[in-house]
Order: sequence, then C-alpha cells, then structure tokens
Amino acid sequence: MSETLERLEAVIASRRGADPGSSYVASLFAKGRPKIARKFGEEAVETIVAALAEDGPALTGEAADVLFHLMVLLADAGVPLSDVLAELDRREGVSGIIEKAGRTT
Ligand SMILES: N=c1c2ncn([C@@H]3O[C@H](COP(=O)(O)OP(=O)(O)OP(=O)(O)O)[C@@H](O)[C@H]3O)c2ncn1[C@@H]1O[C@H](COP(=O)(O)O)[C@@H](O)[C@H]1O
Repeated sequence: MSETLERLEAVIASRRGADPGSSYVASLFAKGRPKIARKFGEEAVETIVAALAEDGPALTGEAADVLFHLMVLLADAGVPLSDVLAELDRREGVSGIIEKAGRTT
C-alpha cells in the first residue's frame, strides 16, 4: 500500500507549478490550502455517508478520494508521507509494548 502512496506522492510533487488548466493537483495548489482542506473535509463526509449507507463500492471510491486529498494536503503543508508512516510505526511499537505489559501483569 505504501508503494502506491509513495508513487502518488511523487506525482503530486511533480505538479507543483504545473498548469492548473491541465492538472487537477496543480489547480488545487493554485487555489491554496483552505480549498484543499475543504475538499478533504467534503470527501471525508462523503465517506461517512457511504459507510453509513453500507454501500461498499461507494465507500471504496470515497476512501480513495479521502486518501488522495489528504496526500495533496500533506504535500501543500510540506509534511512527507514518510513522517506519517513513521508515526504509525511508532504507535504500533507503543501499542505492542502496552500489549506485552498487559500480558505480564
Ligand atoms: N487520485 C486522483 C484523484 N482522485 C480524485 N481526483 C479528482 O478529484 C476531483 C473531486 O471531484 P469533485 O467532483 O468533488 O470535485 P470537482 O467538482 O472536480 O472540483 P471542485 O470544483 O469541487 O473543486 C475530481 O476532479 C477527480 O478527478 C483525482 N485527481 C487526480 N488523482 C491522481 O493525481 C494524479 C495527477 O492528477 P493531475 O494533477 O490531474 O494530472 C493522477 O494521475 C491520479 O493518480
């Protein structure tokens, strides 16, 4: 999964300064962070609606939209995907330690 996201991160980075008329990502960068954040929020709400409607195919599509717009938001904010993945790895390590401690008490 992270390879797919890494490829997407590279494509998104390559759109910085590109023609907003020919690239959706460039058009988001040109509109600025509030617009990107709003798109992310809209896609998150649409994801919630699809999940509550128990519509699996719609949920898949909306989840992809959420991940894509999150990636654009991270790029605009200068936060590398590797930082996010490292944070998830760190939490996995912490929860592993807590789980182990729970088993020994
Ligand atoms: N994964 C995506 C992706 N997911 C969704 N979208 C676009 O996100 C938009 C969301 O749809 P909406 O109807 O909500 O938005 P809209 O009405 O077009 O835009 P607004 O007026 O609401 O801002 C659509 O235009 C989709 O085409 C994406 N656009 C691009 N990508 C990836 O980004 C790469 C670069 O794209 P370009 O920058 O267009 O070359 C592509 O190769 C893809 O891999």
